[in-house]
Amino acid sequence: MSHTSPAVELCHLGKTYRSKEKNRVPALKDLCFSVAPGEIVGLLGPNGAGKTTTVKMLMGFVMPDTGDIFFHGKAQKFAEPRKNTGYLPESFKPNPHLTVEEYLLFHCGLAGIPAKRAKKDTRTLLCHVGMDTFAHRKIHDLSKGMGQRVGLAQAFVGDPDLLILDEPTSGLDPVGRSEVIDFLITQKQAGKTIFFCSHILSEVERVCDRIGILVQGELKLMDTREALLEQTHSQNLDEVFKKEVLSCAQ
Ligand SMILES: Nc1ncnc2c1ncn2[C@@H]1O[C@H](COP(=O)(O)OP(=O)(O)OP(=O)(O)O)[C@@H](O)[C@H]1O
Repeated sequence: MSHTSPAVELCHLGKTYRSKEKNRVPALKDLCFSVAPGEIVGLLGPNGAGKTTTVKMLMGFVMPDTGDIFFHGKAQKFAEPRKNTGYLPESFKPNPHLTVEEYLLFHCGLAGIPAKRAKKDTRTLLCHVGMDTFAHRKIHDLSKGMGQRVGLAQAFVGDPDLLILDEPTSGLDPVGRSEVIDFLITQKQAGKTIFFCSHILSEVERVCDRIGILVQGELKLMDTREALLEQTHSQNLDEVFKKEVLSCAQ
């Protein structure tokens, strides 16, 4: 019998930060879920729910207190480079003095892409994120939304199989958000595995195979949209989300 390991698996992850005043700040409690190869999974949660902490642990930037992370069945050590993985951080701040093209070429260089192919890949990626006409604009002259598009292009440099994106549509106007979601759909069709966090229910709903709801560091639900509606006797995702957040507030 053939068995395919999940692309990503989080097993019993827990994290409590220490504030500057040495207070304990619980961020994640016994977080377990997996993402299958070729699947898009979205994590929804209110502010402070632990979404970015989850992403940073996946990338090896924050060490969990408990639990393990596996990529394709292989345990990932903390701070070990994540191979074949594209990442968009929550606060994306590229070098402001480079042009858009220079910035992406720099990332192509880091990914070991030869110069000629790097030029071509950069142009293609900029077209995908609607930034091809801004290739020669300095990063510090971009709007927030334009910068976010460059961040997204950067995450796809080297054509990674796995994408970990922290709020990929943050700062984008509605048309821009829709374009980014369309782009993620084409990437899924090309076989990519995508895990992302968001506050925007409609986009998670549109693109994700499964949706997780994280509240106060606990994964309350994770399933297909239809199964979430059925389990919670809800009409739409907004209702599911509100019920889960409110039940934790009581
Ligand atoms: N470096 C840190 N030191 C102390 N506490 C932290 C640190 N990073 C995050 N936290 C706390 O951990 C909890 C989870 O934060 P996290 O940034 O993961 O949430 P989030 O769901 O991404 O929030 P948002 O939607 O506002 O970006 C919060 O209570 C936050 O204040």
